[in-house]
Amino acid sequence: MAILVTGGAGYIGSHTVLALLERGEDVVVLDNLSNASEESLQRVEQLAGKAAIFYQGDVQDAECLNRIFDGHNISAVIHFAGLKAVGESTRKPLEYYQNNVTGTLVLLDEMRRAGVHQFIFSSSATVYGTPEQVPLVETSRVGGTTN
Ligand SMILES: O=c1ccn([C@@H]2O[C@H](COP(=O)(O)OP(=O)(O)O[C@H]3O[C@H](CO)[C@H](O)[C@H](O)[C@H]3O)[C@@H](O)[C@H]2O)c(=O)[nH]1
Repeated sequence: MAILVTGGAGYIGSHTVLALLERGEDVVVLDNLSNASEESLQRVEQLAGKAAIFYQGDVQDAECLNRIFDGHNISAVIHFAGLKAVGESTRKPLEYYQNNVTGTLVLLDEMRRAGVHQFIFSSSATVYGTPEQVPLVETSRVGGTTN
């Protein structure tokens, strides 16, 4: 069994991949490298002594997801692949909806097709606005932020 980490070459994703490899999981990464490079996964491999299987591709690409679910015994998906710059999202709202909403829907649809039902979605700390307390907890009041 393997865990699929979308956006696994990114900041939080690569740290998650390292933690998973260190606890002995098999990991498959799907990342379009729009905000990351394969170098982060090479560093993860050096630190963990074990590599994740890497696919360069997009979560909006159903065929690519299909290949991954058909080629690996995926038990769960951790979804980090998304655009997250709040300022840019207000300038390019359609691109952000397309990327983040459509990407997530395509991923969920392919998971359903493959019979994979375990899903962790990473939102963003920016939904809490300026924190009233740190560390933030899930029950912290949500608010807006513009940058
Ligand atoms: O359509 C996309 C968009 C992005 N990515 C990849 O997804 C990763 C996102 O990682 P970033 O380093 O850009 O973002 P962070 O790890 O900082 O994570 C932040 O953005 C995430 C979504 O991208 C979550 O919202 C997370 O909680 C938030 O802290 C990158 O490797 C990027 O290349 C894709 O594969 N497909």
